[in-house]
Amino acid sequence: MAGTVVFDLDGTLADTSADLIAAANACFAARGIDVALDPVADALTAFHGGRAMLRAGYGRMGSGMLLPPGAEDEDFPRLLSHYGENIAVHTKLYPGVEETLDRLQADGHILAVCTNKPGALAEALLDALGVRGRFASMIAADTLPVRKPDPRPYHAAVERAGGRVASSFLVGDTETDRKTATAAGVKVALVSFGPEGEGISRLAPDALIAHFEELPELARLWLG
Ligand SMILES: O=C(O)COP(=O)(O)O
Ligand SMILES: [Mg+2]
Repeated sequence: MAGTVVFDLDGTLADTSADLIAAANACFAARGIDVALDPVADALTAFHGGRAMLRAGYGRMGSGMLLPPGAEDEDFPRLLSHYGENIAVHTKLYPGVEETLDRLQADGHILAVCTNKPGALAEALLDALGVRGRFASMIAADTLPVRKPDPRPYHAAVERAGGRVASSFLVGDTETDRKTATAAGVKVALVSFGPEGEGISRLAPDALIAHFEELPELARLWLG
C-alpha cells in the first residue's frame, strides 16, 4: 500500500543557503551595516528563515551602531523581494533528489511539500528547479493562517495531495520539522547532509538519512 511522502523545502530538497544569505546581506548593505553572513558558516541560520538571518546580522553589529526601531519589519520585505529576484542563482537540489522522487512515484507514493517559505517564493523556486510538477500539493507559510510546527499545514499537504495522514511521513531538516511531525502524529526522517551533519540526531528523529537514495527503502518500511 502506497502512502504520502511530505518534504520540507529549504535545507531538505534544496540547498538554498547561499541565495538566502545573499538576500540578507543585501539588506545589511542597504542600511550601511558593515556585517555579512557567510554562506557556509551561517547556513544553519539561513535554514531557519529570513528573520533569523536578519537577527543574526544585527547581533553582530559593532556596539557604536544603532538600529532604528522597526528595522527588522522594514528589512524583511526587502529581503524577500531581493530573494525573489535572485531565487535560484546558487540554489541546487541536493544530490539524488530527482532520482529519488522518480523512484518514490514509481513505487506508487504521492509526493507533497510543506514549507515555511512564503507560497509565491516556494512556487517560484520549485519551478526554477524543475520539480514543481512532482508534488501533488504544496502548503507554504501563508497558505493557512498557521504554519509549521502547527500540524495543520502538514495535514493539509497530505489531504490536498489525496493522501491519508495515517499513511504518511515527513522529511525535514530542522527542529520545526521534528515538532511538526510530533504534533501531526507521524514519523519524521531528518537529513544529516545539512549544516548540523549527524548532530541533528539530537532531535531524535525516527530516521536519519545521509542521502536521498535511502528514502525509497524507508518509505517501503514505513508506508508499505
Ligand atoms: O523559509 C523558512 O522559514 C524555512 O523553509 P522550510 O520550511 O522549507 O525549511
Ligand atoms: Mg527546512
